[in-house]
Amino acid sequence: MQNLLTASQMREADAYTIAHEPIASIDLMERAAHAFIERSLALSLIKKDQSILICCGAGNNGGDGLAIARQLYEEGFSALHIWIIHYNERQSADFKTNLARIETLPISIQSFAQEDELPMIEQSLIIDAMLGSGLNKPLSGSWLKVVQHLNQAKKKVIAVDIPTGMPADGHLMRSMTALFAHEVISFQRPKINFLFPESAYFMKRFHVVDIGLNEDFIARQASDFYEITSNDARAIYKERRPFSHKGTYGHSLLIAGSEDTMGAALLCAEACLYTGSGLTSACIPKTGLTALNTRLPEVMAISREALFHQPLKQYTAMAVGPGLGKSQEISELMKRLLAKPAMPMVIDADALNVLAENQQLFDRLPPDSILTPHMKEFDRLFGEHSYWYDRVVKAREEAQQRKLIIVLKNQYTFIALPNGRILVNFTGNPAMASGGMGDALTGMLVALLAQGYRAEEAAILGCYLHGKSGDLLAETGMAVVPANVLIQNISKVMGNI
Ligand SMILES: NC(=O)C1=CN([C@@H]2O[C@H](COP(=O)(O)OP(=O)(O)OC[C@H]3O[C@@H](n4cnc5c(N)ncnc54)[C@H](O)[C@@H]3O)[C@@H](O)[C@H]2O)[C@@H](O)CC1
Ligand SMILES: Nc1ncnc2c1ncn2[C@@H]1O[C@H](COP(=O)(O)OP(=O)(O)O)[C@@H](O)[C@H]1O
Ligand SMILES: [K+]
Repeated sequence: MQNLLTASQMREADAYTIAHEPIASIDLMERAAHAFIERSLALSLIKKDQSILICCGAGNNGGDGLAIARQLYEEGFSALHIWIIHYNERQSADFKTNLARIETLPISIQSFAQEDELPMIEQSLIIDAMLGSGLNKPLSGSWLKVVQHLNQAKKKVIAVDIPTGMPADGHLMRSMTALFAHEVISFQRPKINFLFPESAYFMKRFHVVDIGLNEDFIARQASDFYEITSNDARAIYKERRPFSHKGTYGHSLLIAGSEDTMGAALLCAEACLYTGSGLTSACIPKTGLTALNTRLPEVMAISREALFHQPLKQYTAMAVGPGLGKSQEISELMKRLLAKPAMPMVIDADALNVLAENQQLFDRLPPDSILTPHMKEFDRLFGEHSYWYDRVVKAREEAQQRKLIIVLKNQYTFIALPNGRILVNFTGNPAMASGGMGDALTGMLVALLAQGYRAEEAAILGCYLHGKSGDLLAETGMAVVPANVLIQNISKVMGNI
C-alpha cells in the first residue's frame, strides 16, 4: 500500500530528501527532468524532429522546464523554443541556476512580462512547466490570459508534474481555468486530485515517475489515501490448497434478479463462480430459472418463496441487490434478511436503494458489511454531493461511524474502511464502462467472502482483480470489454497473480 500525499507533504518530502540524502536540490531537479524525458520517450510522446515549445514559470516547475529543455537539447532535439513567463517577481534558486545553464546554449528563449502580448504558437507540442504544485490560488489576471491563449492554440500538451492552474488536492471546480494537458508526467506519486472524475476538465492521462524522494519519510506521513498496488493483491491472494474440495471454498448466496433484469443475477452468479466460490446458490424469481439453468449449470437456484423456509446458516456469505428492482416485496425481503443477519454481506444496487429509503436498517447490517454504491447510489444513501472530494470524505465518515466498508465505484474506486483509511484501486479502464460491470464486482466480492477472506481483504482483492481483468483485455486491443467477457477472464487473472 502506498500513501498518497498532499502538495504540502510532497514539498516536505522534497526538503527531507535534500537534507538527509547526498543529493542537492538542483540535482533532484536534474533527476526529475531526466525522468520526465525518459518516460516521454518510452511512451513516444515526443520525437526528435518535433518543434516543441517549453513554457516555463520562474519557480521550481519552471526550473524543471529549463532542465528538460537543456537535456532534450543534449539528446539531439533541435527544434526547441522556450517561453519564460515572468509574471511573478520571485525566481526560485534552482530556476536561476538552470537559466544560467541554458543561456549559453543555442536555444531560443522569449521572456514575457505582464504587459507583453503573446505571439501565435507555431510549435506542434507544448511542454507545460509554468506552475506546478506550488499553485496556491486559482489563476487570475495575466496568468489566466496566458493559459487561455495556450488553450486556444489547441496544441498537444504534456504537463510537468501537474497542469498549470490545477490544484493538486482539495476541491476541483469546472470554473477553474488550467492548461488542458493530454498527458501529465507527475513526480513520485499521483496528485490526489488526479483520482477524481472532475480532473477530466483539466487533463486526459497521467503517468508517475520515480525521482528518488525518500520513501521512508513518505511512508511516515499521515495520509487519508492509499494506493492499492499489485503487491497488496498478491499478498492477500491465497492459492487453492491440495486436497481442497468444494466445501473448502464456502457457499455464496446471491439474492438478485427480477423478471426484467435477470441478466444482473446471471452476471453476478457467473462472476461468483469464476472467482472461486465453492458453491453458489442464486435466489431468483421463478421466471429466471430456465435462463439460470441453461447458462450456469453449476449454480443452484432457490425461489424467493423458499428462501426463508431453509436454514440460512448453510451459507458462508451473501450478496443482495443486483437487478432486484424496486418494489414493496423487495423492501420486505431486505427487512427479513436483516432481521438477524449472521454472515458477511455485500449490499449492492437495489438493496442500497432499500437502505436509502429505510435508514433504520443500517443499524442491522453486520459490522464490516461491504456496500458497493456508484456515485448516484452513494448520494441516495448519504445525501447529494457537488464534489467528488466531499463524497469521498463522506464515505470515510460513514464507514468509520457505521463500521462498514464502502466501495465507492468509479474509474478509481475508493474503498473507505472502518479505520478511517481510504484505499484507492488503480486497475480498470473506460473499456469497462458498460452495464453489468458492477454486478460482476458484487459476485466477485461475495465469492471472496465465502472463501474466508476478511471483508477488507475481499474488497481490496475483488476491486483489484475486477479492474485487472478489464485492463488485460483492453491491452489485447478490445476497445470495449463487456461484463460477461471480463468475467471469463477473472480466473486467469487470479491464476497469474
Ligand atoms: N518533490 C518535489 O516536490 C519536487 C518538485 N519539483 C518541482 O517543483 C514544483 C513546485 O515548485 P514551486 O514550489 O517552486 O512552485 P511552482 O513552480 O508551482 O510555483 C511558483 C510560484 O507560483 C506562485 N503562484 C502560485 N499560485 C499562483 C497563482 N494562482 N497565480 C500566480 N502565481 C501563483 C507561487 O507563489 C510560487 O512563487 C513541482 O510541481 C515540481 O515541478 C521538482 O523540481 C523536483 C522535486
Ligand atoms: N472508466 C472506468 N474505469 C474503471 N472501472 C470502471 C470504469 N467504468 C466503470 N468501471 C467499473 O465498473 C463497475 C460499474 O459498476 P455499476 O455502475 O454498479 O454497474 P452496473 O450497475 O451496470 O452493474 C464499477 O466497479 C466501476 O469501477
Ligand atoms: K505544470
